[in-house]
Amino acid sequence: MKVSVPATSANLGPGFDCLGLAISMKNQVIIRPSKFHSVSLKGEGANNPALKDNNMFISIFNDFYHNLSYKKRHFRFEFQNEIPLSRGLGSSSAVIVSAIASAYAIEGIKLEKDKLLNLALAYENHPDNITPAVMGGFNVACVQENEVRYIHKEIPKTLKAVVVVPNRAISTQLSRKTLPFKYSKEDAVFNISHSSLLTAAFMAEDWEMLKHASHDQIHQKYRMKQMPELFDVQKTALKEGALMSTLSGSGSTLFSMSYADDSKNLEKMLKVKFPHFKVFVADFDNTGVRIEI
Ligand SMILES: Nc1ncnc2c1ncn2[C@@H]1O[C@H](COP(=O)(O)OP(=O)(O)OP(=O)(O)O)[C@@H](O)[C@H]1O
Ligand SMILES: N[C@@H](CCO)C(=O)O
Repeated sequence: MKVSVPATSANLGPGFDCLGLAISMKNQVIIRPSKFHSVSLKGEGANNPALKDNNMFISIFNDFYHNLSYKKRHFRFEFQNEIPLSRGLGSSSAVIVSAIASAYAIEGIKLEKDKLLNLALAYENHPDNITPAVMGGFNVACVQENEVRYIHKEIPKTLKAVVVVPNRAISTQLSRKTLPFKYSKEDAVFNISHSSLLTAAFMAEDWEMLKHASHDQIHQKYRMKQMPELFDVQKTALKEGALMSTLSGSGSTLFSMSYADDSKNLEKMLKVKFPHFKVFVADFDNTGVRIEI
């Protein structure tokens, strides 16, 4: 059985904890019944001993599998990871979603995506990565009585993601602790208005509006101060044709969006100016987690 799940970029500027989208960069796992438990890791995190010995995917998978099945079976897990860890591209969300989906699929139990999303919410209480990881596309989501309420919108192929991945990790958990405890009414209204406008721009496909809508007062400036070069990356991306350029999740990645026709030049300009960062163009993913039995 094979499960793949896309990377995700959350917040998109003002949409703190509620806006996110999926990018065609994925983690994939092949799970086969085996005489004994074994794990192989390729790609991102392959040399990280913690992922081998204390793998979060396997512990979540086992949590669900042992509740779904009385059979005591062993499996071989073959991970092929493209999503970098602690770079704000939703690696932990991808693990949570794919582990739960795998446990149901290996037992042949159908799991509706809405139910998968609400099961994942128990592991990550902000829905802006797990929702696009499950559904794909652009999503606006909130949590009401432990359920995710969301609206999903496909992103057309005429748009591309241009992603700048620094060589420094930022843990979401730690980064959330650096944010202010309280905000002014002015900041609150600023983000409500801009995230509303950004959501409407995605729904109306008014791509020129993204540049005006994607400003934030709640989290970006506090986080990007930890790595001031990110302000320069953001300024360069917007100058070189990006429709929007925002910190991806809690960082350190900077996510930009451009018309497909402009994406190669934007990638080139960013590579020239920031040769020490990984820069690439990616499609958007409109499907979310996929299971192939
Ligand atoms: N591909 C993976 N395989 C196994 N465990 C993972 C993987 N990615 C993340 N984890 C687990 O989740 C924890 C948090 O990972 P990470 O720091 O990437 O998440 P994050 O900061 O919440 O999100 P992001 O990756 O978007 O920055 C890691 O310490 C690790 O235990
Ligand atoms: N909304 C979350 C996204 C993390 O990827 C945060 O900014 O902490």
